[in-house]
Amino acid sequence: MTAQAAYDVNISVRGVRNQFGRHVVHEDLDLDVRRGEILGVVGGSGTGKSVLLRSIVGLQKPVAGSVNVLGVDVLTADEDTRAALEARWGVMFQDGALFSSLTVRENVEVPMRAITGLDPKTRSSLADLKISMVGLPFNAGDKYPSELSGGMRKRAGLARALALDPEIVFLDEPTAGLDPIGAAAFDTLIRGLSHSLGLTVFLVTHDLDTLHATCDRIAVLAERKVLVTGTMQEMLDVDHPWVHEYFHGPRARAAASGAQSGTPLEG
Ligand SMILES: Nc1ncnc2c1ncn2[C@@H]1O[C@H](COP(=O)(O)OP(=O)(O)OP(=O)(O)O)[C@@H](O)[C@H]1O
Repeated sequence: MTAQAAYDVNISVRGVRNQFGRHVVHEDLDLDVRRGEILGVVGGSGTGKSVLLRSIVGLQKPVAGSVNVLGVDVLTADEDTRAALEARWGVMFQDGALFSSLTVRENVEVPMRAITGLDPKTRSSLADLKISMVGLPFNAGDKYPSELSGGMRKRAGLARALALDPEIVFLDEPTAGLDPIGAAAFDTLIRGLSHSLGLTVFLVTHDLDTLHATCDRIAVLAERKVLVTGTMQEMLDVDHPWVHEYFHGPRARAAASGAQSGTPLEG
């Protein structure tokens, strides 16, 4: 048995190639995400973290390779199979990607409308439950996204990603643009939800505090592929210029000492 086979794998990416015109973003990229883990995906700007996320959720079709999520081949599945699979994951894009003309509650109800066909009253109660799960105040459901702070919008985006009780959530830079206290609170929220709900989390981030506070493993994108995966401790021993600079630079040292003292988790 290989080391990989010792884990349940929820997402398996093999030999993926993504290309825009002559610009090759990924080449022969492999990645496994284990069931129940929080995997942090890092890499320099433009290394294709978002493109990888989009490839896994079927928004970007790779020119080669395969993507298997929860046992379904994403690239070849028929429409019904895809729709059923999409109900088993939630995606939170960078700015929350909320509909500005809908209230927070209505935004959270959107995935429920498309898939489950619940009656409006039940849908609205379920949406309120998700809104409280992400720590938003009880009256946030009636507000429009423009009336919320950036941190609250992120929480609303997370509530929408959780609308259908997914097994996997994909988060694209969830703490970008938040102040350090708001970012730390969001890290705590993700960690807590992942543990209590048994979620698998695919988390694209630049935030070293988030890696320390939330991630079980880290995948580094470089040279058009996943260069290395492992724990934070394992990253410290990787002999590659970008990886070394990222995990040993001044920001990394500050994040590591913050994690040790527990400060990033407060707030
Ligand atoms: N639809 C598209 N058409 C053309 N090029 C694209 C498209 N989407 C992404 N790219 C290119 O693919 C590369 C990877 O983009 P991506 O957004 O995945 O990077 P990233 O690692 O998430 O970067 P950042 O950390 O800056 O957010 C970039 O060079 C980008 O310009």
